[in-house]
Parts: sequence; structure tokens; C-alpha cells
Amino acid sequence: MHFFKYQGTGNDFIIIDDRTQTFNLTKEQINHLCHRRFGIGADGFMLLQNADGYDFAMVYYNSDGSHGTMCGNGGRCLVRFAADLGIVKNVANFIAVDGPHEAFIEPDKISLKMQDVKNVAQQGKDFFTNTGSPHHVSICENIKELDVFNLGKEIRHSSIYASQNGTNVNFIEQNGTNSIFVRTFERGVEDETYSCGTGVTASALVAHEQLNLQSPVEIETLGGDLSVKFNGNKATGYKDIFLTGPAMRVFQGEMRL
Ligand SMILES: N[C@@H](CCC[C@H](N)C(=O)O)C(=O)O
Repeated sequence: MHFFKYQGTGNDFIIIDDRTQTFNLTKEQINHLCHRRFGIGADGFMLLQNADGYDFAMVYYNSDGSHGTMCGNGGRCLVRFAADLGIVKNVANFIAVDGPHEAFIEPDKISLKMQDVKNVAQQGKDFFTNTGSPHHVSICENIKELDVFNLGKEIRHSSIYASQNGTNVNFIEQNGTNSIFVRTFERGVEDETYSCGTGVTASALVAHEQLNLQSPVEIETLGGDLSVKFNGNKATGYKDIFLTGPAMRVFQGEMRL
């Protein structure tokens, strides 16, 4: 089976052109292909499929083979893939697990419109919101020294989130007038990733409400820079949310199962 490998700020994905809809892999096979020692290696696995009324459909799996909720960086990478295949040119409209998305394509970046966000909830001394995927956000200090794996894992498995199948966990620190550094423990990868698109989106909204940062919020991650722009505020909720940053092909090949 032919595969493509893409990355967006270090969040990396195996992508299959499944427009013929012949894909038929098990959860274990996807997990194996995403393994960084025994497989190709990736944070996630995606299919590009045909969809009536849209340029394409995005089907997303986490690296453990589970069906993921929305993946912001994955969406940006799939739009780049669709452009590389010639399916779209400057603008893309696709359907994902959380609903329709629009994206704008430039040579060095993809801007992806995210779903509207009704509110950001207080969760103890931290915050929670859903940007297509569930995200816990904690404002911290000395973020570069933080034990994101163990702290993130504890919150991800906390009883507070048990009924909703856990959460992704983000740690943020202001590192400029209108910018934050974000580190994320991802559910379904069960580890820290270099960047998480829905996570930095949630983090930008928390930074707006709690640190008074304004749209567009600039984001630094371990894998590079993103920006999040939005309309709205704490009282009204948020719409016209755009996640912008690089997304590119890394390599392609034949996979053996
Ligand atoms: N890396 C993604 C988030 C993927 C979804 C997540 N792991 C989940 O299922 O909760 C992103 O860029 O948004």
C-alpha cells in the first residue's frame, strides 16, 4: 500500500489516498505502522476519501489505532496533501469528524478554520475547552523544565475526564507580549508530541481570557511556530477561529504489513 508522510510543526502523520475507499486495516495494524521502531513512525494516521458536496473527507486515527477526534495539524497536513494531489488549489472545503472545515493554501502555510467554541470552563485552577478535541489547559512557569509526560498523563487519566474518554493536556507559558509557549500531552499518542493544533487553539483562547493576549495569538511549540486568530470573547464565545502554520510532505513509500 502506498503511503505519504507529512508533518505540521513536528506533529507527523501517515496519509493514504483512499479515494477508491478500499482501505481495510485493523487498529493493531495502524498502531504498528505508527510505531517509531517497528513501523514508519507517526503521531497519527489519516485517510483522504471522497465526500459528496466537499473536496474530500478527513478520516483520522491516533497512533494507538483509535479513532481520534479532530486533529488541527492533521487537517492542515491533509489540505497540503490534497493540494499536492491537485484536488484543490488555493481553497479547500472538507468534512471531518467534528463537521465541515474551510482552509486557505499558501506555499509556506495552511490556514485552517476550526469549529466555533462556545466557552472555556474553569477546571480547578486550570481550564477546559473543546476545539474539536477535548483540551485541558494549565498555565505554568519554567515550561521548558516541566515534566509534561508525567503531569500530562496524570491529568489525562484523572477521574474528572473519565466519562468523556480522557482529554489532551496542554501547558502554557507567556513568552512575549502576545505569544505563548505550548507543550501538549496527547491522548491516543499517550505521550508529549512536538505540537497539537487543536491544543494550541484551546491554549490561545485561555491565553486571551486569562493573560489578556489578543488575536492573533502567536504560538511557539517544540516543533515550530503557529498562530491562532479568532473573533469573540469570554462573554460571546468564539468564531472565525483560524489555525495557521506550515505543513509539508516529508517522504513517501510502500508499506509492508
Ligand atoms: N494532534 C492533534 C490532536 C489529535 C486528536 C487527539 N489526540 C484526540 O483524539 O484526542 C491536533 O493537531 O489537533
